[in-house]
This record gives sequence, structure tokens and C-alpha cells, in this order.
Amino acid sequence: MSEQATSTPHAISVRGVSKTYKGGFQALKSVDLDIRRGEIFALLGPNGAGKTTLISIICGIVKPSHGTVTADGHDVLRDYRATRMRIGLVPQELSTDAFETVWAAVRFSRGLFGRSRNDKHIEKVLRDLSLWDKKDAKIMTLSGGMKRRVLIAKALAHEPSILFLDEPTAGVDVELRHDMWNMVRALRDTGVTVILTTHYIDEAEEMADRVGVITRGELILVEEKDVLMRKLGKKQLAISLQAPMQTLPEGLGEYALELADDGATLLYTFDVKSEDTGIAVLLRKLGDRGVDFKDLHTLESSLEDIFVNLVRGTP
Ligand SMILES: Nc1ncnc2c1ncn2[C@@H]1O[C@H](COP(=O)(O)OP(=O)(O)OP(=O)(O)O)[C@@H](O)[C@H]1O
Repeated sequence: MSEQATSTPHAISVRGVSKTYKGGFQALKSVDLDIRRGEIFALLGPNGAGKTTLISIICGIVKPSHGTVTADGHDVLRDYRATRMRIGLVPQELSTDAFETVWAAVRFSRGLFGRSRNDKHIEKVLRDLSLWDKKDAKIMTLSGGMKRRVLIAKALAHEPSILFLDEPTAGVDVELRHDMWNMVRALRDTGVTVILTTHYIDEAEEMADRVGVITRGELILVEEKDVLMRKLGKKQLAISLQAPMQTLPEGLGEYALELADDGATLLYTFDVKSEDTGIAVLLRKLGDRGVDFKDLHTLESSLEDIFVNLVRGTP
């Protein structure tokens, strides 16, 4: 998809960024990436792929070996204070200011980025994150889920326009995950650009406008989520057989068929884009060969299937 020409710069622009750590390990290899203003961008990748390294470089915390990063058109290293003020970062680790109250910790975070005191804003952030009734509680007394909310509140205290969430729902229960997703969507609706890293593909499938896949330090794909699902998604017809089969029926080599469920199901993979799926003829040919079935249904691949194939290098 072509980038729309606009006079305003992208929220984030990464150009030719590589990172080799001391000791010689190359964690990133010439990454180029533009994050559009107001989108939710999910960065997916297996363990050790380079996600945290990339985020840390974008936030100006880690220095790239090569390349440049701009936030709202400002270089993140040369103009660190100006860019850091625009960026909120919710790190993976839980907060360490255990003895602070929620209110004090969040208010302090605002000051760190040179913003003047604004108790009204802090109150709004705490209310939006359902933390208001915990404002005087010491952080150590909160549940894990509440501590995560405090991390988000701290990241939002200085009114950033770009928010990074590094594995926002790692290890949280299902209910809290859904709350998080709603919070992130609500933020996007207020105009905040959101970049999240995740291991959970359903999280990206649920929330992201665009998806980037990083593996072994290379950004191998950036795509609109819907386009990705259409382009790389497969559809399958699952044919439940009356009698299980050990081998595929003869003479149907032109069809992408495989047996599943110990031979009780015949799976036919067809092209989503093609006009003619070939299903009608296949079913007739199966009938001609005496293959009876009791049920038919279609299956669509998930983002997870697509991701696994991409990372394995067999899209
Ligand atoms: N300070 C460092 N010095 C040397 N190697 C490092 C350093 N930080 C990270 N690495 C290595 O760089 C690679 C990428 O790490 P990174 O944390 O960016 O991956 P990740 O995609 O965020 O992984 P995870 O999902 O496990 O958090 C890993 O192999 C890691 O061991």
C-alpha cells in the first residue's frame, strides 16, 4: 500500500537501523519502518528477535550502531528531551517504587519529562485507568494487574502522543487482557499512536491496524492486518468422512488434500482469491470414488498460522 503523502512527518521513522551489541551479537539488521500517526502497530516476533532492542532504540535509551530514528520529525538522539517528551514507554518489568503511593509515583513521572504540575491531568489518567480509588494506596499493596495499570498511568502522566507497550499483557489473566485492549483502543481514539510488542498473536489480530513481523533482527514484513490476512490467509474445507481413510484417494493429485484426525477428516486447502474454489468438482470426484462424508465446514487461517509460516520462512 502506498504511503499517503502528507506534509506532517510520521509519528516514528526508523531508517537503516542496525544494532551490534558489545561482544559482536547483531540484534538488528538495517531496519526501516514508518509508524503512522494515530495507528495501533503491533510488532510480532519470537523470543530474542530484537523487539525490545528496536523499541529501546526508538525511545533513545539504546544507541543504534547505524541508522537514525525520528519522532514527529525530531532525531531521538540529537533532540532527546524533545522526543522523549512525546513518547510514553510502558516497560515489561513491574514497577519498583513499591513504597510510593499511586498518586505520588504517577505525579513524579510527569515531572521527569519537564512538564509542569497538572493534578487535573493526573486525576484524569487515574480515573481512565480505574485507579482513582487506589490513588493513596502504596504500590506494593496492589495486585499484579493494578501494578500494570500504574505503569501505564506513569507512561501517560506527561501526555505523550506516542505510547510504546512492551508485552503489555504478558502473564495477565484473560479479563485483564480484555480491559487492557479496551484501554489501548480508547487511547488510540483520543489520537495517541500506539506501538505494542506481543507474543500473543490474538492480541495483534484483535487490536492492530498494522502488523510488523521481526525475526532474527530483520523486519521481514509490515502490512495492514486485514490485507495480510487476505493475502496470506488460506481457507480450508474440512470434510468429515463416514469411514476414516489411511491414504488419500487416487487420482486427485491436483487438489491440495491432506488427512487429519487420524484419517477421519479430509482437508482441502483452496485459494481465497480464486473465483472457482474447485469444491463442487472435488466433491463430485470424491462421490465417484465412493468416498462418503457426513459433514462439511470451512476453516480460515488465523494470524497465528500466517505468523508461524512467515517465521519458518514458508509463507
Ligand atoms: N545488552 C545486550 N548485550 C548483548 N546482547 C543483547 C543485549 N540485549 C539483548 N541482547 C540480545 O539481542 C537479541 C535480541 O534481544 P531483544 O531483547 O531485543 O529481543 P526480543 O525480541 O525483545 O525478545 P523477547 O521477546 O524475549 O523479549 C537477543 O539474542 C538478546 O540476547
